[in-house]
Amino acid sequence: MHSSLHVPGSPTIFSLILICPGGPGSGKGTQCEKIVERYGFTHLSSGDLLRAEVSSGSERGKQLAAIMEKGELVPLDTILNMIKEAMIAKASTSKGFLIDGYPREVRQGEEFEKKIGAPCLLLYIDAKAETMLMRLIKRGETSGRSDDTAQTIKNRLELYYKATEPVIAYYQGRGIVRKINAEGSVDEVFSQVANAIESLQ
Ligand SMILES: Nc1ncnc2c1ncn2[C@@H]1O[C@H](COP(=O)(O)OP(=O)(O)O)[C@@H](O)[C@H]1O
Ligand SMILES: [Mg+2]
Repeated sequence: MHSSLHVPGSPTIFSLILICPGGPGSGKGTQCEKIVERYGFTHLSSGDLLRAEVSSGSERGKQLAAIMEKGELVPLDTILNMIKEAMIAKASTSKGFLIDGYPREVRQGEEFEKKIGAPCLLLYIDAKAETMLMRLIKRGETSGRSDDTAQTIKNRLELYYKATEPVIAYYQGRGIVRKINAEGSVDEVFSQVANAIESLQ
């Protein structure tokens, strides 16, 4: 199934938007890297886009950093516009987009569909809370990320259960959610991901 969409007012066609929801530390980013390697999709991570803005030293970056350090959500329009601009910039050469870390709440999903288009697949990377906590603490030892601290991890996990899990239910009804058990090894998880993507063909 190949959903190509024209976004009103944008000069290009977006095709095959896959969305990769999952909690902080579920392994979304790791799986996205393997998906890009095998299928060549354009990976857009909301967190990476935001961290790039923060490291640019811009005024907006400073405001975003303060929000991210608390593990709270940055303003919807900010992150949505960043994703849309990144998609437009890559649309002419992209085989399809793999959006990682967005939507993080239902209204983000609604706005994405109004302004960009409807996803064709949601890879729900599902890990237990204790697994995510363990992975985040481990990552925090080397990531140097200001939001991998104990308190912020707690905030992010709480926010995930409150705001992001309802996103899965929002799309469930359309039959496009594939739940991936993310408890196993990276390769065990990826084989489920590959099956889900290849079920699109
Ligand atoms: N879709 C989004 N909406 C609002 N804030 C976001 C979004 N995506 C990322 N952020 C902000 O950036 C931080 C890091 O995001 P990310 O790198 O995706 O974390 P992880 O990969 O650990 O889930 C989030 O804790 C949040 O503060
Ligand atoms: Mg990530």
